[in-house]
Amino acid sequence: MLDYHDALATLLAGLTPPAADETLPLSAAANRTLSRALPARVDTPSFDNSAMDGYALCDPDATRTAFCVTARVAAGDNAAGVALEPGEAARIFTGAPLPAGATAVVAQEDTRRDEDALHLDQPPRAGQHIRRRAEEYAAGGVLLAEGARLTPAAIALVASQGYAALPVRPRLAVTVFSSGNELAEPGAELLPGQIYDANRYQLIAWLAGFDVTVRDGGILPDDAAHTRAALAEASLASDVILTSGGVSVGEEDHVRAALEAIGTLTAWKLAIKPGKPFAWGQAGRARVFMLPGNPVATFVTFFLLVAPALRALSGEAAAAPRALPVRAAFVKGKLEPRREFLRARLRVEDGALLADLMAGQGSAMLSACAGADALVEIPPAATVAEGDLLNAYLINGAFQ
Ligand SMILES: Nc1nc2c(c(=O)[nH]1)N[C@H]1C(S)=C(S)[C@@H](COP(=O)(O)OP(=O)(O)OC[C@H]3O[C@@H](n4cnc5c(N)ncnc54)[C@H](O)[C@@H]3O)O[C@H]1N2
Ligand code: MOO
Repeated sequence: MLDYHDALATLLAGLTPPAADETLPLSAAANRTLSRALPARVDTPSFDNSAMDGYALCDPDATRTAFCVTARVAAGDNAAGVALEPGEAARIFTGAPLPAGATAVVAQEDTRRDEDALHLDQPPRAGQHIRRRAEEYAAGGVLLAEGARLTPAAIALVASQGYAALPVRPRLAVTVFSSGNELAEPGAELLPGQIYDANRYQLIAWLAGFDVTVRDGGILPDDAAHTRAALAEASLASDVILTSGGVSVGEEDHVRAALEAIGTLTAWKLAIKPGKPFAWGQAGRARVFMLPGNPVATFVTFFLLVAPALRALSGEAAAAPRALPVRAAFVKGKLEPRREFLRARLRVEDGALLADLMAGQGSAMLSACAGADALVEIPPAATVAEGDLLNAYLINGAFQ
């Protein structure tokens, strides 16, 4: 069985985004990934300007407390014709260009004004409240690297540089199937032996956090020919196919065999708990990820493997999940040969993050999963004492 970290590295190394790219207007590019690096077009700030509403002062020796107001500059004004001599001040506003000769800006609440006379309690510090041209970054450098995801902050950054359209990776088409004769649609009446399909809706909900087109493939019955045909059909129209269930060792587990019949099975079985029977491969151009049926195993393997794979296929440079160090607020004596990802709630105490385990760690127990802040990673065959440092991966939007 593969270790999780080796499996993730192998998986990501084998994934490259589709070569095509497209150009989208800024307003449609959120959450996409840049298909090439963007250079900074202009110095930022692009001119010296005021960080405060107040007065620009000319005081080369930083000794004066009395000034004469001789000019006014607002944001959007051209200050080219304005110059200050020692002892002169200009009324100025946040973002307004600094007049020639200004050595400092003072906030208006730190001044007293009487007609054109301006008084300060103490001389200004040279350079205070001035945002200098290019102090943040200069034109010509890399603004955003290839593979950067277009978060709201990244969109603001490129907009601030005047980019109106961006080169991005194409949107992936993802088809989602559930598998199993026991599954019924939520809303329907349950027959004896049936359970509601939780995983397809879980996966569709996960995918809402990615900029992908979702195709709902429905529920596959436990039937080899049907499963093969459905996967083959989906592979014609999908970049990614996700299935859950039917990937273990029972004779009603048909999904893995179906992939072997129509494509390639690359890997099967990871030394993780939950999630052991996870498998991946390829059918035509579609990458296929087969998630275990137990709903928490589906959750954990989506988070740990499929989400990074989707990021990599979307061209994102930083695809692997990032862990935070937390202190165990629990003990664990039982040795588990597989790497475990336990559902935990986090709290802050004395400046440290502490992890409390949720009650109900079974891989079918969704309630603990839905209430958790993090997956806490327990290395293979490890015991845990209170206070031990562990890796935690934030889930469910925790701490946001
Ligand atoms: N003899 C063995 N049996 C099992 C093994 C094993 O190694 N040897 N592994 C166990 C582990 S671990 C897991 S995880 C499960 C995964 O099996 P499958 O991926 O084949 O999933 P199923 O057998 O189809 O279902 C498992 C479980 O999950 C329920 N399920 C399935 N799909 C859904 C869904 N869409 N929504 C809600 N619940 C779902 C299903 O009813 C079963 O209870 O195998 C163990 N067995
Ligand atoms: O590995 Mo399974 O996912 O524990 O139930």
